[in-house]
Amino acid sequence: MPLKTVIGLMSGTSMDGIDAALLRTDGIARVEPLAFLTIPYDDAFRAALRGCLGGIGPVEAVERALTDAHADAVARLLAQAGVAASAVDLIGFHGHTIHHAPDHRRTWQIGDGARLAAATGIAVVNDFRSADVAAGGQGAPLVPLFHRALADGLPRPLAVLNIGGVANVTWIGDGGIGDGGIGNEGIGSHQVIACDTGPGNALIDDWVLRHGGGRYDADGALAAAGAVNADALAALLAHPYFALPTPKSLDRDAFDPAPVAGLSLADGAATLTAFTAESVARIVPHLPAAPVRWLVCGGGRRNATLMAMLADRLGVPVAAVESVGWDGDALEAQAFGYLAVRSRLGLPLSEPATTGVPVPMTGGRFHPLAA
Ligand SMILES: Nc1ncnc2c1ncn2[C@@H]1O[C@H](COP(=O)(O)OP(=O)(O)OP(=O)(O)O)[C@@H](O)[C@H]1O
Ligand SMILES: CC(=O)N[C@H]1[C@@H]2OC[C@@H](O2)[C@@H](O)[C@@H]1O[C@H](C)C(=O)O
Repeated sequence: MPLKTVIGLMSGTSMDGIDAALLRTDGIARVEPLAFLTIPYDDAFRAALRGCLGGIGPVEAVERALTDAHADAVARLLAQAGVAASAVDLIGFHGHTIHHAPDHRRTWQIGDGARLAAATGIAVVNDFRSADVAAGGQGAPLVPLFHRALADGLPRPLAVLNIGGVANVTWIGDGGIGDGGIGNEGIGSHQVIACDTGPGNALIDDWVLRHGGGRYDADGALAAAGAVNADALAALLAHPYFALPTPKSLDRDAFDPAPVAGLSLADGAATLTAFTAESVARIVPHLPAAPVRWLVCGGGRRNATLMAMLADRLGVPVAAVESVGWDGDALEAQAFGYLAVRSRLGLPLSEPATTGVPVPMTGGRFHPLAA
């Protein structure tokens, strides 16, 4: 399969900004990262985006602004890399999730694919999650097949943990794929299981922001200075989500942080950080075998307190994905470039064990360049 030059664009649930990655890939086994940047949102746009969450009320103006900000990210990425738009085959445009209710067959990522194609002069694939949800899947997480492509040759069972606003895990085992190997074209026969584990950074971010501690708990310093409140942690962990089998997925604001309401800034940060770590540990009994190693990507890998809690709870090596040469900030954006190529090839973006979709499912909506 020939390599394509693609751009992947992700606006994650942390609402921190746009991640943009340039890479070459065949959409199967080969992935060659070329460039990456993040464009942070300003506070006004972040507030506007937050106002869209839930999907009630008008979103058109925010969607236009979001799309134009992505076009700007593409221009800056190409300038940084010294690559012309005409040399890029395709953009994978995730957009921003404003509502995710797969059990009601509803997931909504804002972002206007046709507008982005017109603005950049590059064909676009967007709307990656709808087909999966329409077929009865969770529509998330979608990064697992990309993790599998990267993880060839690493010890298994391996867990790749993304700690963004929400946290999600990809478990990669040794066995063949139960669905007959579709979606596993030439990249080894590794079984993949995936799901969202629970909260990532979003509750911690919201807590710290609301109490004047900044936009996030930098390096986990606040949590390190606080004490975990056992009663509040137990109340948080009483949520029925943790008893559900995989696959399963979450909306950003699925958890109510009320149990920490009376705590100090540091104790609340410590308790919410323990909540994220403990909810990751609670996925292990749902897996066929405990991972021998955890590789962590997403902004949460920079939270030293969270990483220490994870190592303590999981009892096996836990390290940032940089330990195996991947870029933990770029991975999700790269994944949507990779998935855009898969979409054009008609290959699956998800499988029964990654999203619960009944059969391996392709997806994405193509926006060619206007003639
Ligand atoms: N130095 C740091 N210390 C602690 N936390 C950090 C640090 N840097 C980033 N973060 C956390 O990482 C978050 C951003 O993570 P990331 O960019 O992976 O999220 P996302 O892609 O928006 O989310 P998702 O994966 O849910 O879509 C920030 O909101 C913050 O909570
Ligand atoms: C509905 C939605 O946008 N989900 C995101 C979110 O952020 C992390 C986690 O929850 C994951 O399920 C997913 O993103 C990644 C990129 C995924 O689809 O793999």
